[in-house]
Amino acid sequence: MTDCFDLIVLGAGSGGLAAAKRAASYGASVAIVEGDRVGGTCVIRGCVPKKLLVYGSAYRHVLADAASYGWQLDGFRPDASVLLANVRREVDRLNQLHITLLEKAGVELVRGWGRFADPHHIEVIQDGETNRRLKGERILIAAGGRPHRPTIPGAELGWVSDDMFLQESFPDRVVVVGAGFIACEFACILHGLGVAVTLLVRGDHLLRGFDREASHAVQEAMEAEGIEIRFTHSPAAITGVPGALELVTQSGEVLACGGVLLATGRRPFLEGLQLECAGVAVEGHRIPVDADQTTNVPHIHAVGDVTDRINLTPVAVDEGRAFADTVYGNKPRQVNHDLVASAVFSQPELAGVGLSEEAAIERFGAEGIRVHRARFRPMAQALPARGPRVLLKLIVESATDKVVGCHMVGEHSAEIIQMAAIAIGMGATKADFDRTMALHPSVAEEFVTMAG
Ligand SMILES: Cc1cc2nc3c(=O)[nH]c(=O)nc-3n(C[C@H](O)[C@H](O)[C@H](O)COP(=O)(O)OP(=O)(O)OC[C@H]3O[C@@H](n4cnc5c(N)ncnc54)[C@H](O)[C@@H]3O)c2cc1C
Ligand SMILES: NC(=O)c1ccc[n+]([C@@H]2O[C@H](COP(=O)([O-])OP(=O)(O)OC[C@H]3O[C@@H](n4cnc5c(N)ncnc54)[C@H](O)[C@@H]3O)[C@@H](O)[C@H]2O)c1
Repeated sequence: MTDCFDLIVLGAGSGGLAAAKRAASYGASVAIVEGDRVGGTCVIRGCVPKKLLVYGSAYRHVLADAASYGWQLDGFRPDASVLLANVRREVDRLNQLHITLLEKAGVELVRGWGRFADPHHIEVIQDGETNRRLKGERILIAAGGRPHRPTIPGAELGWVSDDMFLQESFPDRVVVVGAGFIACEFACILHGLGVAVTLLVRGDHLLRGFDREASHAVQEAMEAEGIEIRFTHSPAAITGVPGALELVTQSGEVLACGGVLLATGRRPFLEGLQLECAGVAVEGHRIPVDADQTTNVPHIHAVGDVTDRINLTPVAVDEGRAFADTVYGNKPRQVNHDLVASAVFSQPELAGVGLSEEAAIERFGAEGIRVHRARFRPMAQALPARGPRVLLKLIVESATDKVVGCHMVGEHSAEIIQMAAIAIGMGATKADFDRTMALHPSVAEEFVTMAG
């Protein structure tokens, strides 16, 4: 049986769902092929369940501070098993919601793993058998990425981020390997839930690519909370049995723990796509596309993590919609990959938009920029007299007075930087910030009252 569609989308994650629904809204006949659960990384094993775990673990700080605000609590302890079960229930709800939204949009959901038979045909494999053969005038690859394990003996004994959401509970001690988004977020989640955490970092700082002062502020706060961070340490092997592991470092140290999280990056998921049958070019591990999300084959497109540009959900969504607007909506547009705000949901949060101080110096020279900063203990922490100090930072290009970078470490950074991103996208100058009346008392008011 062959079914013909205007568009076949491979992958029902952030980018694929957005493209499929938008294309269908313009009248295109669309099939979306998904081998796993509808929702993809973000909804099933990424942003959403991660943020819910962050909310859950952050109660530790609120509860610890409560006494200074006059609350008498008769002790408290986390029960990760309840949190994990509740998070899974919410993920199930969202998974179903996305299936319903596809139905409402008139997109046909085809269950199974898609692979190219030739440039216009997709075979859908379920339980090892081809259960459908689809023909697409166009095909959009939105297959996302997968966690990448380092090639060390016993790596299969470690968890990757996907596994964290499947646990019934967490052990008393966990070693987290890596220094990126996932390592920092999970180190804080686990610590908040009462787990003793050692973070193993092969370099000499956390969160490469972010403003160094900001990532250092996160490091300081994590260490002050009791997370042990070991820089310039790499894993050499994992031994033992699940629940009783030993991580051996390259310098020969042995760290005994109940679990190892390998947060060592992600790679585009190209396995089984048979791209060669369609002549789709691959560059390293990714599918390169032009500004219109088109691969080297004119009717085959790709969006999201599979293209390994900026691997964030809103970027994948916008790429998917821009593709559909351009091809089916007669509204050609390209995605602006500049000035993409991002946040690390560590505790405290780090968020930023635009250039880090280091990147600004590289672009404009040290003499070409001004850096304005504020570092203080927020009012919310005055009575508890503990907790991390916030950092607010503006990077200004001296010649134009334009704010080219805005960074924050502290509670609600992501919410605050989201709004700052609008101003900076509009080309706001430091004088524009200064002209804005402060909203008092707030933390973010410091962004408009910084001297100079
Ligand atoms: C732990 C974690 C936390 C994250 N937190 C954030 C965050 O806070 N904010 C943020 O912006 N981003 C976050 N991200 C990144 C974000 O989840 C991804 O950038 C985003 O999901 C990418 O969307 P996508 O459509 O490219 O791919 P995905 O969402 O990965 O979807 C791809 C889909 O394709 C399916 N698929 C693959 N191959 C085939 C095939 N051959 N046939 C059929 N189906 C196939 C997969 O099963 C999957 O469902 C996080 C990621 C992780 C892992
Ligand atoms: N809040 C968010 O928006 C968010 C959250 C999670 C993930 N994400 C997305 O997912 C992507 C993947 O996240 P990630 O944290 O896995 O990747 P990452 O690229 O941010 O970090 C990978 C880390 O692993 C380290 N590493 C790699 N190989 C190693 C090895 N062999 N030994 C020791 N350390 C090693 C790297 O030095 C780096 O610190 C992110 O880049 C981001 O795009 C976003």
